[in-house]
Amino acid sequence: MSFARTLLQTTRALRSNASPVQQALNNKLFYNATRNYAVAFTRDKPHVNIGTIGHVDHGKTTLTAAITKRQAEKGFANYLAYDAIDKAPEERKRGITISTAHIEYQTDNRHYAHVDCPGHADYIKNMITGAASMDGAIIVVAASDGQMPQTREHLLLARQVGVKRIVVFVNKVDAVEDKEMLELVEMEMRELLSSYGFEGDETPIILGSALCSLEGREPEIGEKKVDELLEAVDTWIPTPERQLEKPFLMSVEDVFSIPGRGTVASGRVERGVLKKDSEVELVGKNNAPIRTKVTDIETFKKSCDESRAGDNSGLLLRGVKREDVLRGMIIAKPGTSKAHRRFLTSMYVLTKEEGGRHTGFHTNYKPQLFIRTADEAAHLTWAEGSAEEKEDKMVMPGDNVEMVCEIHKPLAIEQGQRFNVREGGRTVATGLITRILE
Ligand SMILES: Nc1nc2c(ncn2[C@@H]2O[C@H](COP(=O)(O)OP(=O)(O)OP(=O)(O)O)[C@@H](O)[C@H]2O)c(=O)[nH]1
Ligand SMILES: [Mg+2]
Repeated sequence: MSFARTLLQTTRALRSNASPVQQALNNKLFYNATRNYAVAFTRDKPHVNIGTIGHVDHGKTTLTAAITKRQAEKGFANYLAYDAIDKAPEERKRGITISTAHIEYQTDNRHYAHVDCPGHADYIKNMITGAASMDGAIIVVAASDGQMPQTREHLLLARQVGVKRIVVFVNKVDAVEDKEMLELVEMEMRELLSSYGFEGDETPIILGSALCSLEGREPEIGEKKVDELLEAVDTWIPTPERQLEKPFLMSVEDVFSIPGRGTVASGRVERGVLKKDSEVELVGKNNAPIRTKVTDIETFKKSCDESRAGDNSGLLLRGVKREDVLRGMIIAKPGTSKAHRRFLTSMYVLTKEEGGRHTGFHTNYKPQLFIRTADEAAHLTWAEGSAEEKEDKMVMPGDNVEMVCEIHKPLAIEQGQRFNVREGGRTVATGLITRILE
């Protein structure tokens, strides 16, 4: 069995507690996938990472399924039914998306990896790492509801993780009689985008119905709108410039072992190019980096000789035990990255309306810090000798503050990097590392 296939199946088995029947179905799906869509990963088109974001139940998964269906008709994707995207049994029972699904399709111009992000507030933790690998996003907003709290929270998070441009899909227009209502939703979305620093006036907004497209009904609001959406995505979201010249760095998102072969770490390559059989270091979570060699590379379900910035790759690590590799570590060219525990940060504290805290907090605040794929216990204090320290200032929602952050275990972090601060299941602040202290 090929490395690629084993990797895929192992991931599946690990991710879901699927019944044997479901697993067989999954395997069949994969089999069909490889047979029909022989466009396995090639570098003949620019690659872009996107995803669907937005409030719970607004139709992100339905739209994702509709896109794959439409592109499959053009030979550019495998059709993934709604159920195949929302596939873990746990999710089915609850009817909400838990883990983010990675989906692949093409247009005439580009190759896309698409993450269907969960919408429910409890699962934003997953979205943070999902959104971290997005170059652009499709925000789905149901015409029947208009913008909702998670529409706003996801927009803010998208901005924070570096998404520069967004396309809006106003969904469920089939369920809305009143045309003025549609205009209102569009207008409000433009305002909201602008208020979060996106180009609200120029952003393409497509009004349609994902369900109609998926069910092959009312093409005027169905598949035609999905085509328009993809055109907008193709033109509005720029092809990112990959940092190919810089030393290799990938943040570990997932770890698993392949019996008889070893440990695989997967994630999105942030920068650089890695050739098979290169030496790398695992940095973070530990005091000393772990040196190893990458003996096989898989990108988009296909074994290949190199992995480069922007790719979602699985790296087979020689002689490393599975339990030694942790999510949140980074894999980098030896000697190019160091783990740190203390830094100075500039932070924005979210307001109640943005889903943040209702009350302020004092120095010695202990939330959870999310950076790249890592989450780590953090300790926030005023800088020693600062005016805020002297007056024991209280930080209020809506404040911009400069604080010292100490994390429980060291992580490979750099000046200029962004992170999120969360507490009790909600994002309470976003920040920027301004100086490494230790
Ligand atoms: N009328 C109508 N219903 C739709 C449309 N698109 C989706 N729906 C329905 O809306 C419900 C939610 O759709 P999903 O695609 O699961 O929404 P989601 O945003 O992925 O939801 P979460 O992942 O739980 O956040 C389902 O019952 C869909 O059938 C549409 O265009 N029109
Ligand atoms: Mg969903």
